[in-house]
Amino acid sequence: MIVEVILFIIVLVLLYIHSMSRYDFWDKHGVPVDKPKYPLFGNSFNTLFSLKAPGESQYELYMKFPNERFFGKFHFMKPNLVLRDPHLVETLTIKDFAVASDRGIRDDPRANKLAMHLLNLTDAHWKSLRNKLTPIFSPSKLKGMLNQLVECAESLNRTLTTYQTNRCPFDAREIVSRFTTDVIASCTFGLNIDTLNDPNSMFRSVGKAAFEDTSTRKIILSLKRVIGPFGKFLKAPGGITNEMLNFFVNVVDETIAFRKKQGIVRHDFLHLMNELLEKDQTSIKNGELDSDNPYIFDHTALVSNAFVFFVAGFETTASTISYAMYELCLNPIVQDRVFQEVVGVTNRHDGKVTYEALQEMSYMDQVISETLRRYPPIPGVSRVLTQDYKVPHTDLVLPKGFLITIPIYAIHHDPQYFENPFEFNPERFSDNGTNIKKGTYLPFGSGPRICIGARFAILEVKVALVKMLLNFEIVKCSKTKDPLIYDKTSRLHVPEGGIWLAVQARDKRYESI
Ligand code: HEM
Repeated sequence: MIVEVILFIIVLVLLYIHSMSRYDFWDKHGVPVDKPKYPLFGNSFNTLFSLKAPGESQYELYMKFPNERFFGKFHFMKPNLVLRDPHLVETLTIKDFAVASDRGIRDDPRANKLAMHLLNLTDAHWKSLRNKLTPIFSPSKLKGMLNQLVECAESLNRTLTTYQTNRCPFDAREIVSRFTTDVIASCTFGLNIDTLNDPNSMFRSVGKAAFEDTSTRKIILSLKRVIGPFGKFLKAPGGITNEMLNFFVNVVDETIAFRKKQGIVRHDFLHLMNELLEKDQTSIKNGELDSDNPYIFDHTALVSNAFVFFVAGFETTASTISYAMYELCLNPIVQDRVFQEVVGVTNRHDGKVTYEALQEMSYMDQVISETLRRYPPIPGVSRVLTQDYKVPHTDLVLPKGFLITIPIYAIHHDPQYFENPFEFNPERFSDNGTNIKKGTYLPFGSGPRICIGARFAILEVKVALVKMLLNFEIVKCSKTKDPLIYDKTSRLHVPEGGIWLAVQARDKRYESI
C-alpha cells in the first residue's frame, strides 16, 4: 500500500511539474504574460470556479499590461494571445480576415438538426450562407418588421402597467427577456406567443436553458474548446435538449404550412428565409444549381438559422434594454433629455413610432451606444488562426490553430480610450461617434464576422425604450442596487439577482402614444 501511495504522489508531482512547465511558453517567445498560479486551469481558474465575474476577471488581467500591444495567457494549458492594441484588433479582424475567419467556438454543423448555422460554419460554406442571409437584415426588410416590434413593446407596456398600478418593483432583466423572446418568436418563427403573461412557454424554457450556467457546465464547455475533435465526446450537463430541438423544427414547419394554406404573407425572417429556400429549389429545377451543391439553402439551413437568431438575439438585446433602463433610472437628467427627444420627434410624426421617427432620435442612439459600451452583452470574442500568422511589426509567428482573444469589455473600460470609463456618459457618442478611436468600440465584434443582427438589435432596443418612456418614468426602488454586483457563475457579464426597478406613469398626455 505504501508503495502505491508513493507512486501516486510521484505521478501527481510529475504532472504538476509538466503542467507548470507548459506555462513557460510565453517567456520563450518574449511575450509578457500573467503566469497562472495553479496547474491545468491556466488563467481561467477564477471564472471556471465562479470566483470572479467574467468581465471583472478579464479587466483585471488586461490592466496589468498598460503599455503592451498584446499579452499572453493560458486557456487551461493552451496558450492564448490577448490583443490590447485597437489597430491590431482591426488588422486581425478586417485586413487579415483570411487567416482569422474562424471563431473557434463551434459545434459540428452536423451535430444535430439545428446546427447548420452561421455560428458553427467556417470558410466557403459560412461565406455562402452569410451572403445569402445579409440582405434579410437590410433597413428596408427591417422596416417591414416594425409593426411586430411595436406590438410586442405594447404588450411589454401592459405588463409594466400592472407593476405600476400595484406600486410593485420588478426584475427588469426577467421582464425584458420575456419581451425579447416574444420579439424573436414573432419575427423569426411567425408566432404571437405571450411569454410576458406565460413565463413557462417552451421558448422561455429554451432561452433559460441556453444560458443557465454551473461551474461543471462551464468547465466542460471550456474543455471542449481545447481538446479539439475529442470535444464531441464530452457532454455538458443542462443546456438544450433534443425535445427542445424537435419543438423548433415543428414550429417552423407548421407555421410555413399554415401560411401557405391560408395565403398569409408576413414580412418577417421566416418568410424571407423561406424565400431563400424556394429560390434555391427553383434554381435546382431550372438546372442553374446542382442538387448536390453542399451550400444549398435547404430546410436544415432554414430551421438552424431561425434557431440561432433566437439564441444569439434574445439574451443580448434583453441585457441591453435592461441595462439602459438601469442607467436611465440612476441618471434622471439623461432620462429627461431622452424623454423630451422622444416626445418631440413622435409629435412631429403624428404621435406615431414610425421607422423614420426612430431614425431622428439621435440622443437615444447615444444612450444605446453608451449602454453597449458600458455593458457589452458579449464580453469578448475570439479568433482561431487558419494559417501560420506573423503578428504585424513583431517577430512573433503563431501557428495555425492558435487562439487569439479580443477582450471587448476591458477595451471598452480602458481609460486611455474612454475617460472615466465606469461613468455612464452618452456624450461620448455625440458627433455620431466620430470621436471614438477605431477598434475601441466593439459591442458587435469586428470585420466580416461582425454580428449579422446588429441593425435589428438596435431597432428592437430603440422601439422598446421609446414606447416605454412615452408611458413611464423609470425610478429606483428599495431593491435597486448601486453599484451592481456581477454574477460569478455566468459566462456573460450579468448582474447577480437581476436589475430591480420600478415605474411611474407619465403625464396623462402621453399615455395614448
Ligand atoms: C445587442 C444585441 C447584440 C449584441 C451585442 C450582439 C453581439 C454579437 C457579437 C459580439 C458577435 C460576434 C462577432 C464577432 O465575432 O466579431 C455576434 C455574432 C452573431 N450575432 Fe449578434 N449580437 C446581438 C444581437 C443579435 C441578434 C438580434 C441576432 C439575430 C437576430 C444576432 C445574431 C448573430 C449571429 C447569427 C452571429 C454570428 C455571425 C457570423 O458568424 O457570421 N445577434 N453578435
